[in-house]
Amino acid sequence: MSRGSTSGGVATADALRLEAVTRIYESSRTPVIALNEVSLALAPGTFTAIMGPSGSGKSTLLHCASGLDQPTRGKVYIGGAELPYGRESKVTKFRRGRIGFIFQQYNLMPTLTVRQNVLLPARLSGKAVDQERYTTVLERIGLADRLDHQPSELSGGEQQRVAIARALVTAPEIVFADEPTGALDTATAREILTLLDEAVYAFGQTVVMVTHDPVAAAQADLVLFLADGRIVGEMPTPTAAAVAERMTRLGDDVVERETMAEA
Ligand SMILES: Nc1ncnc2c1ncn2[C@@H]1O[C@H](COP(=O)(O)OP(=O)(O)OP(=O)(O)O)[C@@H](O)[C@H]1O
Repeated sequence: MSRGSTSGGVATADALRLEAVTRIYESSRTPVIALNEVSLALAPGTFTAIMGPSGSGKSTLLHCASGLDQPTRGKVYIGGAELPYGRESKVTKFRRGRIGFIFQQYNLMPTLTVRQNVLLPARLSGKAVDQERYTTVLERIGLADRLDHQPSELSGGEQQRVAIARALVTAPEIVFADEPTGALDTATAREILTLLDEAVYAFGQTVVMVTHDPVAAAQADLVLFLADGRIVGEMPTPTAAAVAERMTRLGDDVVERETMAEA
């Protein structure tokens, strides 16, 4: 199992690096600083959870890091390559080749079969599918006998399995997951988390997951805590109890700051 930043003693590029990333929403009358000079570096083959109170900037961080949104300032690197901005087609091409994304609501194409959904990113990027990886991913995810079904014929947990297979099959440099277990019952959520963990140790996949659930966060190697658009703490080798306790303190801090600002 490799979860370090070196391979065979040779230093490898960070799977994800953010340099002073700031995102300000100017749409409303009062600009909102959703991310404030966030810098971080994550090694390949690691599983990181991002937690924080509601409105702390978790989704904004995930969207900026994955090229779904453009930071107001700062830089994002995936596998050492800077995310290109400017023409939308350039970012889209970059994303298709290097980034997988798992959404809370699965976001499968309803008219396509499981097989077509899983192969869609490869088809769109023009990347040849590695048949061995395709077969291994489907075996691990446990969908081999459902390939000709449509998403509406599957349970929520099964649809999320399809979404995970879709994210993994092109062997992206990083997979982002936004509340991947948020719509699932506890037992199914555990199965999905186990699959994500397996992707890390079986495929050496780098995974970054936003979650509200301390048990889900405890599956990761590292938890980053966000508050008011900044990283305010980190916890290596987390436990659910320790994460829950830290989150309670973060929530209290935010309430205290808001009360002082209003006074
Ligand atoms: N399009 C937007 N326009 C203006 N403000 C926005 C926009 N999107 C997000 N925000 C604000 O940016 C801040 C961070 O939002 P974000 O959705 O990243 O937080 P979050 O931690 O993911 O929250 P939650 O846990 O509730 O999903 C919040 O104050 C939010 O209101």
